[in-house]
Amino acid sequence: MANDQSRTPAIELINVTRRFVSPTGKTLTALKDFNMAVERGEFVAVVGPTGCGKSTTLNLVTGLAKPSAGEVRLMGGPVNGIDPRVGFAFQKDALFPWKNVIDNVMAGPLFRGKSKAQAEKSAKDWLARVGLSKFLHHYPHQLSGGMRKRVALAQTFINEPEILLMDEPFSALDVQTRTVMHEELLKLWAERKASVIFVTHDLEEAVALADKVYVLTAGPATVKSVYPIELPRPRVVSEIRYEPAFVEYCKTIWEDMRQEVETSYRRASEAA
Ligand SMILES: Nc1ncnc2c1ncn2[C@@H]1O[C@H](COP(=O)(O)OP(=O)(O)OP(=O)(O)O)[C@@H](O)[C@H]1O
Repeated sequence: MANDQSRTPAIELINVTRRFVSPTGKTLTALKDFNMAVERGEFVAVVGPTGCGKSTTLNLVTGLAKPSAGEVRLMGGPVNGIDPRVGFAFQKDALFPWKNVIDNVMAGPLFRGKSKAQAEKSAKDWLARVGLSKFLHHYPHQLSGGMRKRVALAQTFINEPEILLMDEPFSALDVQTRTVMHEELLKLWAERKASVIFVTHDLEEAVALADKVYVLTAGPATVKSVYPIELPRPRVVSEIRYEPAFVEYCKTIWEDMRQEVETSYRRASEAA
């Protein structure tokens, strides 16, 4: 029988519900009947109002959290704790402050059993790709925010993740540096074609990067709509935002999202 394992989606959330119990015993439903499928090599962005459940979705895929109901699958199999095929990039980078740049990037391969020589060669290669060959011996506190993000990208990509989970990785950066990092990310992604979930508040960022944009409802999060983004690749992020098709996608998706954002603000002000 033909093995169609490679045709199963990289990531699947099937009718997932996730509840939390507060210290006072109240139950909060963060995700409800949530369905998502990320195909192999696909770049999916997830947008939705603040607090709706975006990070909770990622936590379920990491295996750090378990669904209260439903199923999460990676590469056709159940999620079983931390998976070495999964890489992460979060708003707060995970650089070790006491290690210099090259040691930070070598840490992953060394942990995975590579020899020091292999890890060093590979780290130099990845640091060259992100333009940091001259900064191998700098410490994180000696770098700008954008440079730290580049180290963090090298640190993630060196492990060649098949699945990449990103939670607002560039939100702390200034606009110009963010655009540069978007280009950098798309370049690295195009080489390896990991399957990506990229969570963001920023609709323009989502449209510029993704193959599909998922819009979530104000909590409990369900999938409100899914928009395929058919802008050609490779994309030049600094220029794409002036293209009529890009503007049209942003307008259409914002109309859809606006309602959810307003619901979320209304609830927050009622609760205040
Ligand atoms: N460990 C937890 N215990 C209790 N409630 C939680 C826990 N984690 C998340 N929540 C609640 O679940 C809901 C969804 O949170 P989540 O962080 O997933 O939202 P988000 O969309 O990522 O938020 P933001 O856009 O602000 O980053 C929120 O109401 C949050 O307070």
